[in-house]
Amino acid sequence: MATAGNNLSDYDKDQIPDASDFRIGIVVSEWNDEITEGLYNGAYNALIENNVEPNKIVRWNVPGSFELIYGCKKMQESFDMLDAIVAIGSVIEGETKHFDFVCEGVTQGIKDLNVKNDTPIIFCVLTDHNMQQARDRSGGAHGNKGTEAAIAAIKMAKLRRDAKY
Ligand SMILES: Nc1c(NC[C@H](O)[C@H](O)[C@H](O)CO)[nH]c(=O)[nH]c1=O
Ligand SMILES: CC(=O)[C@@H](O)COP(=O)(O)O
Repeated sequence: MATAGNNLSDYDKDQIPDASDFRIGIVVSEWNDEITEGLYNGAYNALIENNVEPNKIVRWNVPGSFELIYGCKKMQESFDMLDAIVAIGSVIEGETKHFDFVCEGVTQGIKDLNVKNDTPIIFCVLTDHNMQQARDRSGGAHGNKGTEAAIAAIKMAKLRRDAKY
């Protein structure tokens, strides 16, 4: 089901676990920062709206989406008390095949970290053909993927805690 026709920001608050005790990391790519800051704001606001305490949200920045892999890996290693991590990036197609390699690389890298390590990483990386598509998905016409990612982080944090017992 495509994003178009749906709103990425929509969720049923009654279906979201209590997140008041969760600690969430967010790694933000600086490339296309107009977009990534919009995604971050969506994610941060959704976490606060669901009772995550501001002092339990840790933000790191990395240069580009490809560096999300290393940044998330180091965050997993550095903070064993984090319940989940959100990886935020915006990759916008240019003239060359670089778009394909960055998108595939960050996708596989984040997947590998989810397999190898215990802290879940939520994939909040927009991969768009143009800036308008990115704007539409970072607080524009189609909502905010950052909001969607924060809700996914809360749900995966709950799953992880429940799985430990
Ligand atoms: N073109 C985009 C990039 N490219 C940079 C790479 O992510 C990486 O930082 C560089 O190859 C050095 O390792 N990154 C984005 O996040 N978005 C783009 O549109
Ligand atoms: C995703 C990219 O690296 C891309 O935006 C770079 O643009 P170009 O392919 O024109 O060099």
